Amino acid sequence: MTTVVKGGTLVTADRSYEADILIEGEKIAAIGADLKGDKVVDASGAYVIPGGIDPHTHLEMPFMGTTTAETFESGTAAAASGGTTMIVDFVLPGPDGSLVNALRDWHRKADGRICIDVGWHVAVTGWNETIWREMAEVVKLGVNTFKHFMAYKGALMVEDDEMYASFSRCAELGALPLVHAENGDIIAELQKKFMAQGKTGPEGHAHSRPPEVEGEATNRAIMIADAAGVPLYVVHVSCEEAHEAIRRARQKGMRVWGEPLVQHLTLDEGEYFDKDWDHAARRVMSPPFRDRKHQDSLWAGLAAGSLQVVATDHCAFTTAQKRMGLKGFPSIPNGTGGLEDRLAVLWTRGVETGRLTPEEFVAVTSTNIARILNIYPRKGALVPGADADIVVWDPKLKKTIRAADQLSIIDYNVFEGVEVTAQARHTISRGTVVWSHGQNTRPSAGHGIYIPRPAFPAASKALSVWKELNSPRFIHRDPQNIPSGV
Ligand SMILES: NC(=O)NCCC(=O)O
Ligand SMILES: [Zn+2]
Ligand SMILES: [Zn+2]
Repeated sequence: MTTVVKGGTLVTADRSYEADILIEGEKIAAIGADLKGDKVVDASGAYVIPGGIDPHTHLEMPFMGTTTAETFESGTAAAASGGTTMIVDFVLPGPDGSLVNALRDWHRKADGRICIDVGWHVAVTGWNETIWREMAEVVKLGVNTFKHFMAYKGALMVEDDEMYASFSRCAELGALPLVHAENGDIIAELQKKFMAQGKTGPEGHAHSRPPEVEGEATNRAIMIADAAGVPLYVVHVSCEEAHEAIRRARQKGMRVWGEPLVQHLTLDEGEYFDKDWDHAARRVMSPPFRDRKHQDSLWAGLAAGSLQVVATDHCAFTTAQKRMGLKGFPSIPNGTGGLEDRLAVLWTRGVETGRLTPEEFVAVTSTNIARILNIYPRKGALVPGADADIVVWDPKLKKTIRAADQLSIIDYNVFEGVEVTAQARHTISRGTVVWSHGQNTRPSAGHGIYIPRPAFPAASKALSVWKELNSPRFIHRDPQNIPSGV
């Protein structure tokens, strides 16, 4: 059985051109003019892009005394309808602290239920010999990224020495450390201060996490990565202070990547000052939304290449769950949604405004992260041999985002009322059309598979060779030439 995606303009990270794509089974078999197949997917008047990859989701994740309401089934169905064909979800160790058991747990939740492909990042939330040993097992199981939280004091947060140890282990294993960069100690102090002053509303969340807190932690994480001799990926970069740290590190020749979220690019901190408690609490996430100055910085970083990936950090709680924080903002579960709307909102606010070219859009939604995560060109590319993860992207398909219409099971949408000018006409995942606009069908659970990602020692090796060449020199001195002490 073959399928031809016919009559569209292919857009990849490096060029746009007219061609058909022939799919055989799960793979792209050929790209060219006038291709024939058993079945035709109409792409006339549309762009044809590599399926979106969202490298930052939290589905069915226990967090802050509850569990994210978005399931692997609903979250991946929502993703497919929005043109995303792969997510990478965060695995958190449970009470036994085992990374390997946590990985098994995530497979148990996802296997047979996912509509599109998944990969995992595993969180390192402490440090001991078991974690050191299990990191190697996790890498063998196809995970090449480890996440470190510098915030959430008393829960997930790691100290600097633990981060240094884990980053060094990543360097040995050819894995990439990721960081949530916010100074957790200072946030905890500011939370206590505002609560003591009776400032308990959701806006306290934003006030207790100013940009300086993020900028400091980003600088610190970069310094620790440099000391450990490992590249670094900074998740949810929300402000100029963090972006500046990444820019500076890259100018110095360091391999540091930054990931803004579509929410931080488009939504304003003013949301937290809404008189409606539910409205504000639904938007509580870390780092918080910022003002226009920071948004401009993030857009500029994407265009200039100092930031590389746009994700969502989809960590979705219902309104009822958000109300766990009615007595004080520190108890509002942190997280928002966006998985379903990432491509449409980014296209509308990015490409339609001229801030991004269509090629840059493909780079930041798919190709760059496929390369960073070492799954390129299986994912993130339109080339023969790649997985046929393809989106027919219709630049004339408008809609107004409404929670009432979404596939996500959350009872609201932070983009409610936003008008988007483009959407997925068809989403193809490994050769199967899993979503077609206007056909009232739901992507089928069980289609998605786990995509293992091999370690990528090249970057660490390059760094260690360079570090060795430039290492501090220690001098051997003949004991006879050393003065004896007084
Ligand atoms: N971002 C957020 O508020 N929640 C998800 C967990 C995290 O990534 O920090
Ligand atoms: Zn985070
Ligand atoms: Zn997250």
